[in-house]
Parts: sequence; C-alpha cells; structure tokens
Amino acid sequence: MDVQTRWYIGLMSGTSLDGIDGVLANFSGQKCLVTQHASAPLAPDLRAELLALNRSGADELHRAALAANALARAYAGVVRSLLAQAGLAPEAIHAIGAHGQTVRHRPQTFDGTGYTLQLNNPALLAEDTGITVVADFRSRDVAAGGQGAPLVPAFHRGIFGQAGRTVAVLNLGGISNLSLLRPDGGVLGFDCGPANALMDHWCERHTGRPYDDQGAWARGGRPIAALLQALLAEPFLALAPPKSTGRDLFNPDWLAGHLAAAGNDARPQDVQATLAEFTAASCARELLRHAPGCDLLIVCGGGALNAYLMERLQALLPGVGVQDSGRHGLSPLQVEAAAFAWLARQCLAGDTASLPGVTGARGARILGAIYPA
Ligand SMILES: Nc1ncnc2c1ncn2[C@@H]1O[C@H](COP(=O)(O)OP(=O)(O)OP(=O)(O)O)[C@@H](O)[C@H]1O
Ligand SMILES: CC(=O)N[C@H]1[C@@H]2OC[C@@H](O2)[C@@H](O)[C@@H]1O[C@H](C)C(=O)O
Repeated sequence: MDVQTRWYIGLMSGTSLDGIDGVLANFSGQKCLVTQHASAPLAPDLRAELLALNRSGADELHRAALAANALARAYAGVVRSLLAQAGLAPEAIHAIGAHGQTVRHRPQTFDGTGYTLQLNNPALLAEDTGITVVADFRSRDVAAGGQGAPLVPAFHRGIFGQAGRTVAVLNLGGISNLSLLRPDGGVLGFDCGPANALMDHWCERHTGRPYDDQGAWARGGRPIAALLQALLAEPFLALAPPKSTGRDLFNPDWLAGHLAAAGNDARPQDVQATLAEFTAASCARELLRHAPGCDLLIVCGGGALNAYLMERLQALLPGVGVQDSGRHGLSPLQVEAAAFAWLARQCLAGDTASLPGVTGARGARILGAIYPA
C-alpha cells in the first residue's frame, strides 16, 4: 500500500443494534475509497444491556459505564480485524472515528438545550489500539442549537452528489434518514421515522430470527390499512425539518400502544407487512414532499438488503429510480462507517462537518473530541 496514504478507520454501531461495522478508508478531495470492511455482531448480553439502557433503569450510571467499556473493547476487536486484513500496523492509521452507541437522543428539548448520549469509551479504545480516536461527534452541534443528527448528509453530498441533478440518499438503519442533494450544492437532511428498529423487534418476537431476511416474512403478509393509517398519523412524521428521532420515540411500547388501540388481534405476519409498508410510505412521502421532481433515490443501510422493502419503495415512487448505494460506489453497509472515518478526518483537519441548514444549529462546527494515541 502507498505509504503516503492517510488511512482512517470509521466505526459505527447504530440504532438497529445489530452489531459494529468498521471500514478502512482514505480520502482524496471529495472521493472516499474504502479498502476493507469488517463487522462484528454485538455479544447477546451486551446487546441486551444496550437495549435496556435506552430507557431509565436501576443503577444505570454504573451499568452505562461498564457497557461503554465493553463496547470500546468490541470496537478494538473490529480495528484489529481491519488492520490484519490490510496488513497494516496501528501506526499507519491516522485516526479512528468512533460513533458510540446512542442510548438517548433528546436534542433541543427541556430548556431549549437538550442532549444526545452515545455510550463509548474513546480513551480505552485509544489505549487498546494505540491509535488516535475521535468521538462524541454530536454534542457540539446540539450545544450550538442543532439536532446533532443526521450528520451524514455532508458526507452523502461529497460521495453521491451529482452536478445538475437532485439526488436523494436514504439510509435505512434502525431509524431512516433522508438527504436531498440539490444541484447547487444545497442539502436538506432529516430523520423520517423508524426503519428496521421496529421490524427487527417484531420479527424476533414472533419468529425468533433477529431480522426479516430479504423481507420474506413481510412479503407473505398483508398490510392492515387501519393500523397503517394510525402509524402514519404519528405527529413526528408531519414535522418540518430540522428533525431527528430515535428509540426514545419509536420503541416497542410505541408499537404496542398502536396495536392495543387496534384491538390486539392482528396476525403477526400482517403486522410485519404493515411495518414494512409504514417504513416505505413514511420515507416516500418525505421525498415527494421535499423534492417532488427528484428521479434518483440511492438507498444505503441494512434496509437496502431487504428486497421487499426496496420493491415497496419503488412501487410508491414510480417516477424515481430506487437504487442500492453499491451501484454508486459504496456498498450499503459501509456508508455510515465511512462517514465516521470522514468525520474524524474533518475534525483532525480543523474543518467543520455539520450543516446548519440540516441540523438547525447556529452555525457549522468542528465536530468531535480527540483522544491522541
Ligand atoms: N438481508 C437482509 N434482509 C433484510 N434486512 C436486513 C438484511 N441485512 C440487514 N438487514 C437489516 O439492516 C439492519 C442493520 O442496518 P444498519 O447496520 O444500517 O443499521 P444501523 O447502522 O444500526 O442503524 P442507524 O443507521 O439507524 O444508526 C439489521 O438490523 C436488519 O434489520
Ligand atoms: C442520534 C443518532 O444516533 N441518530 C442516528 C440514527 O440512525 C439513523 C438516524 O437516526 C440518524 O439521524 C443518525 O445516524 C446517522 C449516522 C447520522 O447522524 O447521519
């Protein structure tokens, strides 16, 4: 490998809580080249604890600190895999960008300055790997009056933006978020609602499988019209941007409330079909609302591997080419991790990374806190 190349590692463990994605990447101008990808599932007890920490519970400060340590150790394992795959020593890596695990996201609530909390132990990660770590990317934007999310639209612009054309980029993770990249370089970006978080929960509960592979189970069900309308009436969906959300709102209790109101007698497979339709419809509606003439939707995140969901999106957006991000140079499971590698680069270069037009902050800020090697 070229010794002049500046290598970065990006680590993402997102709201679906399926595991950790890591990439090894370098950047040249607006281009991002990912040369390695490694992923690791979260150990079942850590996953269960992180899910539990999404809500108040006994002794949660102590438990959160221990979970952060365990997550940092798991991150270090992914870093070691990437280094081994690439045949690189830690000294070859300029920095790691590590997102951490979001367990609360309450921006701009309370007295006007809320908080967003990503569990992580970047000091331990730097110690374990011998590599500089950049972490805590969201809190500066929240302090500046922003949502602290989504942060990937600026990265999407650099990677997927096209001259003379509006391009939409949809991430289908635990939560869905849309970036609208205008031909003049302007960007609108916001969270749409839940993507896999509720579908995974329902699938696991009724089939024992962690997710609905290819959407096959949903495909065999029939969306329940009244339930779908009730889900689509969620006030968050109608809010104008800037807006972001998380498991704080879209959690199993939210779904249970709707199912109870509907009589609790729905067939589980039909509920899954309804959740898939809800995801597709909530995203499609936002695209039509904010970029009616757009004819290209690039989809990333694990939901891009859900063939049924992709078909439903295409059906609801007949004039739009719905395409997997792999066709545009970056495979769906690598996009967010690559974005955090890029965010680390921005931070170390002293360059801003937030888009105030997206998050609603008072201005663009340098994001992240640095833990030197
Ligand atoms: N083959 C597949 N078929 C259907 N769904 C899949 C498949 N592979 C992955 N997924 C879905 O993608 C999810 C993981 O997506 P991803 O890693 O993009 O989410 P995340 O990064 O945790 O979330 P977020 O973007 O909200 O932070 C899994 O939980 C699963 O629901
Ligand atoms: C608070 C938080 O973790 N938000 C995540 C989540 O997952 C998807 C969506 O909600 C997005 O807003 C964000 O992640 C991506 C990486 C972002 O900041 O752009």
